[in-house]
Amino acid sequence: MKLSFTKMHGCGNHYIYFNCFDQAVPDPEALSIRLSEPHFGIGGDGIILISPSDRADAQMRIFNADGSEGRMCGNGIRCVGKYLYDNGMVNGRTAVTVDTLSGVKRLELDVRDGRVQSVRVDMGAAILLPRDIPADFEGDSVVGAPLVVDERVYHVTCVSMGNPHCVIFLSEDIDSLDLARIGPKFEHHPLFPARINTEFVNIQSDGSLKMRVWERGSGETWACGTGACAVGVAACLTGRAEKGSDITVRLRGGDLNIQYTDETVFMTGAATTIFEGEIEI
Ligand SMILES: N[C@H](CCC[C@H](N)C(=O)O)C(=O)O
Repeated sequence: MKLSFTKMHGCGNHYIYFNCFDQAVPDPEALSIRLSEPHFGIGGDGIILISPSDRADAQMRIFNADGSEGRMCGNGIRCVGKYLYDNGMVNGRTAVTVDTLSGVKRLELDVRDGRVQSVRVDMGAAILLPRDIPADFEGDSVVGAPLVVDERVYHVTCVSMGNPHCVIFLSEDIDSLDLARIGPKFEHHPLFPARINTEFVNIQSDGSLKMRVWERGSGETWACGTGACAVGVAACLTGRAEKGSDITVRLRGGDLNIQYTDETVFMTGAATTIFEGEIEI
């Protein structure tokens, strides 16, 4: 059977998108494993299904490169918003909603020359997680509990954006980290029974947050939207950034703007269509 797909990325976090308004995708877990592989497949961090919803303009389901389903995807949802508008599926509206396993998210689409260039997403409230990580409270800022990996103690601040994140602020240059070696040790750490996405952060001299990410189910990706939100929240919780301020998170594939307020977290960034195609499965 033939399936049509669209390859898109948000800050280099690239997925293979399937419009399921007019086609059915069987066994998405297996398909994600097969198509994410760059030598025998298309290459990507996973696949994303865009389907009808009875409570939003569309439903988004995201599958990581290992076939596991994610509960939310920040870079992915911006691309879903772009796909819906650019393909005439929201009647030219620039305020759209997308249903996810972490609830319905509201998007504001920035359109230029008839195409979405960037998207602002109300990502919903951040939750300090998980309860079974004892956080040591120093004054009014939370310093995450010590977590030992390879006999080294890391101080982590764990935040949920619907999916779980472990944020680590480091003084050493994160570009020198061997993520392929330490990433899986955080992902599969016994403290995180559902596994976890891990962000390694340097505070830059201009106050921006430079990050690398080892994603649950996909390994190192060039960006993680929910991860950038978690980093912005953790920076505020640990006194490294001002709540309510515009926080710039610099990822390998581009920058995201994060605003952490009392009610919610806003994420703003680009969304890009790379190419369209058909595949025989
Ligand atoms: N690996 C994540 C899902 C993808 C999130 C990321 N690509 C983003 O942009 O938020 C998880 O299993 O929780």
